[in-house]
Amino acid sequence: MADIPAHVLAIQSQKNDPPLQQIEKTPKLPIQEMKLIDVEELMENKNMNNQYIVVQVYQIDWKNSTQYLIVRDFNEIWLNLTILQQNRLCNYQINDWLIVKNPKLIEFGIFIQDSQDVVAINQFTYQALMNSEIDQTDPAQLKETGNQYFKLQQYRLAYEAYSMVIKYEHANKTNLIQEQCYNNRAQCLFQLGYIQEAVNDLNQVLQLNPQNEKAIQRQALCYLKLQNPNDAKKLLESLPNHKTDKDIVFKLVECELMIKHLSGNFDLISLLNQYVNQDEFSFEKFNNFKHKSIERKKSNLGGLGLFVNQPIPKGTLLVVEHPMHKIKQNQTLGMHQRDDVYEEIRQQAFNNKQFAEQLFNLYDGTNNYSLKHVKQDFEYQLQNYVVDLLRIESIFRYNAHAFQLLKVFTKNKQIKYLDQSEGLWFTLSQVNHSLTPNIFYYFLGELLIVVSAKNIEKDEEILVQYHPPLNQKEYQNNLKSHNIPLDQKLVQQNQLWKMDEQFNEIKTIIKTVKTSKSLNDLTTYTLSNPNVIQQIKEKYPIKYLKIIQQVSFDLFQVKKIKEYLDLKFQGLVFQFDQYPQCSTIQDFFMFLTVVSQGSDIEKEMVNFIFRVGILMFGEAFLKNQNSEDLLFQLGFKQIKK
Ligand SMILES: C[S@@+](CC[C@H](N)C(=O)[O-])C[C@H]1O[C@@H](n2cnc3c(N)ncnc32)[C@H](O)[C@@H]1O
Repeated sequence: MADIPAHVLAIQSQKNDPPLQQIEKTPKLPIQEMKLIDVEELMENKNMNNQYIVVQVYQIDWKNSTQYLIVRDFNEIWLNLTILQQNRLCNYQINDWLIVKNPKLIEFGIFIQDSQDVVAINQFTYQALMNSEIDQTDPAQLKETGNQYFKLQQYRLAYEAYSMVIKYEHANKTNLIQEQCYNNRAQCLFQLGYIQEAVNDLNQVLQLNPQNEKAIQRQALCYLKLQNPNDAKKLLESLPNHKTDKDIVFKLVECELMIKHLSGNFDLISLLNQYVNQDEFSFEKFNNFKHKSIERKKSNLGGLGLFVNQPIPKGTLLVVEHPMHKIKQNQTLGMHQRDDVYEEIRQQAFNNKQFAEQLFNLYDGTNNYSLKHVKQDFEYQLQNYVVDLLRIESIFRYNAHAFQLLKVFTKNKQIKYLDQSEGLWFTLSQVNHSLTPNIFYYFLGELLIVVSAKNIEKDEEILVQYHPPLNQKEYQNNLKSHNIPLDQKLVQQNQLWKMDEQFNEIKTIIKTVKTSKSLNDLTTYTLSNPNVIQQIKEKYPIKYLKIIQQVSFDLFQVKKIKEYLDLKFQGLVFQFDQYPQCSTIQDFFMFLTVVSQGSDIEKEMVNFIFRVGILMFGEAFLKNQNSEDLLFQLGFKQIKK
């Protein structure tokens, strides 16, 4: 507190709203209009309209569901600042400086009705605002100030400084450093997340100097951020060194990948992005979704199954579904201790008719029922309170899916792990098994996503793979436990079991990946090519280097994994080269999704593969190698006709 003056600062009203006010909390405070008022003056001045005071948050408290900020002013005078926002958390933190507009003095402090009247600033900003030594009529000095702020990552203040230069030069009709200041200001805007505004500033630069390469590159980055890879690509290709400069090459690759991704009709990436960028992702946000073509009918396999009544292209999102029931965290997963689970389901059935209806629609181990009977049966059971636990147990046994429960990514990259769990997903439970399925599914937390893995014909049955056939015995036992006959075509693996031996190494990798909590645990495999490591070192932050060195996905291994998975899953998800709907990144996502299915390292893997992919593709560009070949080797889709 030592260098804070013993005043309360009041700032008179501003004539114009600051341009960035809606998005950034920091208001534009015209330094020249600041007026220092001491406490006495403030206390006497009852009419505080259109004035501001500046205070610091000392403590945050709750009283009668109203949040109070205990603040102090510069004289260490305590004030209760009442924010009349019932049951609402405000964003301020201890030690934040607040600028309070229109404060109303009351006995115990300041009373604020509208939280819009409070703006938080940090101490640095405050001090900078207090610093009036800058000569505002010296553009060079202002620009230098901007540069200093930029270095300190105080983009907001840097923005202000560059703006002053621009304003000054406009007023004086000079153009000495305007081009640079627009360019630098664009960078501030970019950092502050005002991408379109940055594009506008860069347009100013390019009007002044169409050859400004820095501006061209920056604008391309903006377009990439705005998910406009075509314009980004055009700009980058206009640069004279776009075939030799590594940075530009990599950016061009990113454009290409994004163009491919955006042309796909299933947007898995943004779905994933949605959930990694949230503060705390809530799966609740998604509504259940079921493709309109899906209907339930009698299946040739026995019992009922799901069918589509129109042709469905590969990559179509078919189902997004919350579990109708899931095992609670404290409930054990052991086969013999599930009575409480079944009892809970029974209670839920008595209490919730819709749930009961769904439940009794599920296969219960007896294949000889009709939906009509089921309906009568469940109504009878509910009415007479005779829903027997054995039946529920059976329903659960034949229909439950295991999933790795709820990983929550927070903004600061923390991952909260919870346990593995099981649950019932209504739609998926109606799908029969095949070794050559036409859909695949995965979980985002407990949210089930089902996507078509092939083009599905009209009236074709939807089939899913219940168990990955990694081991013949296990696979067959699993089918047996599901009452699935082993002699039908749909479940036979033929001679492919022989491939097992050959791919032992890959199996170990997959297993390691699956059981590791983080990529840092994966120390067994290292990248063999020192040149690649060097390239990565130059190009990417330590984080990636660590990952890359510790996991085994060099070219060779990716290729082998792809080969292996193609065979083992009979091309279900991994025939990258036959995936017309999906762009290369999506193919990789699918690859990752299964290899690390539901595991906590999914996101890291995504980053990792994406980066390595770009890097290697870029390398090929530089060496004038056939990049399409390389992509194919990497497991990306082969683009050749
Ligand atoms: C989750 S249910 C699937 C829907 C079920 N067919 C129904 O009528 O509601 C699982 C049961 O379906 C039957 N099933 C699934 N796939 C099968 C297949 N390929 N051949 C024969 N029966 C199958 C088995 O009885 C299995 O236990």
